[in-house]
Amino acid sequence: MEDGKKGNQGKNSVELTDDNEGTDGVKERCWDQREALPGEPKCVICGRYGEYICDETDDDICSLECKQTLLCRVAKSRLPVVLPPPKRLPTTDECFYVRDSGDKSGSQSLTGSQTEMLRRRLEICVRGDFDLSPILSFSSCNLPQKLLQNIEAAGYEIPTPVQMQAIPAALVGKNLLVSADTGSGKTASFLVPIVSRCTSIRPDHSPNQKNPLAMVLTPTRELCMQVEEQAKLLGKGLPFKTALVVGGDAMPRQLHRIQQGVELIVGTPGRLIDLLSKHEIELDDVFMLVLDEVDCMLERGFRDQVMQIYRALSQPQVLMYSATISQEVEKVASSMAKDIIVISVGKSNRPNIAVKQLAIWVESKQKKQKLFDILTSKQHFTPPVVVFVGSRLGADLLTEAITITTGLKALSIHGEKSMKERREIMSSFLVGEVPVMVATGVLSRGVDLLSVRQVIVFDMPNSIKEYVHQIGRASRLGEEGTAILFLNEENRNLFPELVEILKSSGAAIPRELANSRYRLGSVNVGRGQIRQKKRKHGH
Ligand SMILES: Nc1ncnc2c1ncn2[C@@H]1O[C@H](COP(=O)(O)OP(=O)(O)OP(=O)(O)O)[C@@H](O)[C@H]1O
Repeated sequence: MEDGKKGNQGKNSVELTDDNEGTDGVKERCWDQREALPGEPKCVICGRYGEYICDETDDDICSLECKQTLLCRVAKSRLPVVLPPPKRLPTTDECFYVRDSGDKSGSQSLTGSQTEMLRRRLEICVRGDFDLSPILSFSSCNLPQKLLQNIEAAGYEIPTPVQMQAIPAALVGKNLLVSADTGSGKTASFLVPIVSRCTSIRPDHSPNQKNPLAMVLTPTRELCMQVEEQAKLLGKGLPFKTALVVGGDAMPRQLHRIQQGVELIVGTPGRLIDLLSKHEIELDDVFMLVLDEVDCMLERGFRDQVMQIYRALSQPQVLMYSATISQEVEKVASSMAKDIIVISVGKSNRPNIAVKQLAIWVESKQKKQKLFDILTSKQHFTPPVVVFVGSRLGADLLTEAITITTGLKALSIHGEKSMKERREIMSSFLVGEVPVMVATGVLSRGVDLLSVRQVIVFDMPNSIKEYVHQIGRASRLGEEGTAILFLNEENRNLFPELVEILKSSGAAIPRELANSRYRLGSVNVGRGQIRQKKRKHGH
């Protein structure tokens, strides 16, 4: 029991335990807690009244919900200490005895309770008929030696949490639906099993065996290029060839490569359908299919094309990934593939906690000036920066205005530009020649902009999940980044969800948003209901 003598006068001295024992009357949810009055302690997570002290960290906390969030953050920040790099992995580490089991999957034999503890610490949740433990090192799952060398050359010392659980599951052929933060290493968690399984099925790359064995579908060309590049790195020196199949590039060249014989195709659905309908491509041998950014791939617009491609395959193993997966997506995914295993790491649909969000209320007419102020401020501008906008024309116009007004080099990237242009723009941005890139949604998803630590959401996208992906570009693998979001009444449809997201991330809520009559989802409800909700939340 916390004695409450921590200078937090008037604080309720209740110990917040996980099992809720002895916590009668303790606020369960953040929403149940009132705002802090001047001089009162504030919850370190949401800023409400910090009525309690977390027994494990001594921080001020408002509810069990925020305590949980706090402990998850602490666990994440301790991760490297808990799991030392595999080369130095001792037989006994802080809490796990690890040895090779020698079974077919190569999975290390953690006991049930060790597995449970590890999953809890890493916030890994697994649903479905599956009992393989997370792997603690890449070398523990029977990967080809050359692949292990390539993983090491890529600088991957230990698997990230999503890789720990998804790699062994994919290696034994399970159908997976995986959600994990943006920038958490999901790509390698499907590419490593693909390279491993393809090279074991086809140990020599013979010109007689031409048909692809695996296929990765993604929503954008940029993401396809990046995935293919990573696949090449991991498959280097192995009998593993890849082909990129995306619109905007000459078809004959892509076709020629496929006809040479490849193991993996990475593509966008549209171009693949083109090839399929012209009977230019034979997909009978594809036994692994990845839908990256699956929520986007199963939305209207892509869903029919994806299904058409899926039907052309012979019941492959299906691996589906995103940082944002809804129940609806899970339903569709489960109807597509049998006995699906659902793996989630951390909280799905939440922004990466490494990205600090700063929401600023700016009226539409003032947005440009506000952007110029940021870009010319030594304190606030941390190039290279991606500025997300809502339209192609908007991207071009804003780019021009930035260059004229601030003198900074800026380029725009969107779907109307040719593949060649998009490639050149990306490379001049990535090598640091251009400090500002103005982008539409083509860069929202999956693209790994390694050096980017700042994202400015100039036009709020249509959904919170798109926002989660956009600001995810500011952080890779837990590196700190910032996201500045311009907000005004035009975005009112998103206010209720946005308030939740900002609060749960510990970000400040602009006064205008906090006071907005739309923040409680009041667009279609009567005034009586608004008053009732407000009373319930203690305002
Ligand atoms: N085990 C690892 N060790 C070190 N770096 C890694 C490891 N796995 C992946 N990375 C690197 O982490 C970065 C982020 O990985 P990746 O692009 O796969 O994230 P993601 O989860 O797919 O993100 P998003 O949801 O935005 O697509 C990449 O630069 C990748 O090379």
